[in-house]
Amino acid sequence: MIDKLTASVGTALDRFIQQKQEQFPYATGELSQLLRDIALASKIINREINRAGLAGIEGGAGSNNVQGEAQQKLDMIADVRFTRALSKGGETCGIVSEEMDDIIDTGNHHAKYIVTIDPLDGSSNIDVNVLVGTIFSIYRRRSPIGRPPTEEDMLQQGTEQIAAGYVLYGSSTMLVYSTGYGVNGFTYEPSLGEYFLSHPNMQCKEDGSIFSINEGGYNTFPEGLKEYIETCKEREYSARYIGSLVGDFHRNLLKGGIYIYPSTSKYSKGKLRLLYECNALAFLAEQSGGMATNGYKRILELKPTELHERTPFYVGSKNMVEEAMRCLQQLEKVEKI
Ligand SMILES: O=P(O)(O)OC[C@H]1O[C@](O)(COP(=O)(O)O)[C@@H](O)[C@@H]1O
Ligand SMILES: [Mg+2]
Ligand SMILES: [Mg+2]
Repeated sequence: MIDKLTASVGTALDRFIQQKQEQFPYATGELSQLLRDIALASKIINREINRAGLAGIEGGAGSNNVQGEAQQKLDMIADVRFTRALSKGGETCGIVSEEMDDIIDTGNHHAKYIVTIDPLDGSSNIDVNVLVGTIFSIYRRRSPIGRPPTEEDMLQQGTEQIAAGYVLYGSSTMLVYSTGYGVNGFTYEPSLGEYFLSHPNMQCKEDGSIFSINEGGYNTFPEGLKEYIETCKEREYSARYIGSLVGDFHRNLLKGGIYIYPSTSKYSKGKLRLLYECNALAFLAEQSGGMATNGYKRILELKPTELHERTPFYVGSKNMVEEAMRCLQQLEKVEKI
């Protein structure tokens, strides 16, 4: 795999991006610059998160997003920082953000790329000092160069992603991303202000013994999923749920496990958003040897119809996702007979 050839632990992110670009003689450097823009914005967010308690930027912003969810002050700050970095960087023509109802037109109508982003994931965890994240996907625009971005640009299926990743603001801050040649993780060294390669060529184990699901909605889960969860318990698997998707995904990627956010009576289509949560993580899961589905179909092949649409999400170690799907689908068949 290309990333494996040149990557060595300790390589600075900038250098790594440059090395990757040099492996593609016709690359223009625009995607590389876009990745740098995201990394830069993440450093600013990292600083804001670290001082949130002192700077008075914890707590609610007093507004709701298009999905009716209460926005935190840091949701808004992260949204502004990323939008500004991507607009000023010049490589992005349009953005879909969790925090904005409509497509954001950056004014860079000659730019090739569009970005979908959850600027701050797990934001209900900010006030209790538990890790949060940023999730992003990058696509090539579909509409002609020189025009404002359209829904056609934004509603692409996940298979069209040319890069995706997340930033995890945890006990250390990490940037994990893929351009379709494996997954690499970088740890932020705050005193140097730089990310360094710490997790080259990340691989999701085929099997695992961790299941991550908010069981509060158990009574309204699909019957087949209840059976899968009971199986996990019979096997004495570890139940781990942070409530920050990025964190739960990252742990299972490193250790082997499954994350599930199913349909419930509260969220009939699941809670997580296809465009700026599930597609990026599904891309990373597959790039690392894992799997991501909505319980029936591959996430990356779902055709989005709305900017903020939701989907049930089953992601992680391949054997676990397959078993959960079998349980889900078998019981459904029995119910229908
Ligand atoms: O509290 P619940 O229902 O378990 O939901 C937790 C999920 O919701 C999210 O917080 C949604 O993300 P946002 O904070 O970006 O809205 C995920 O990170 C997390 O996995
Ligand atoms: Mg989120
Ligand atoms: Mg969010």
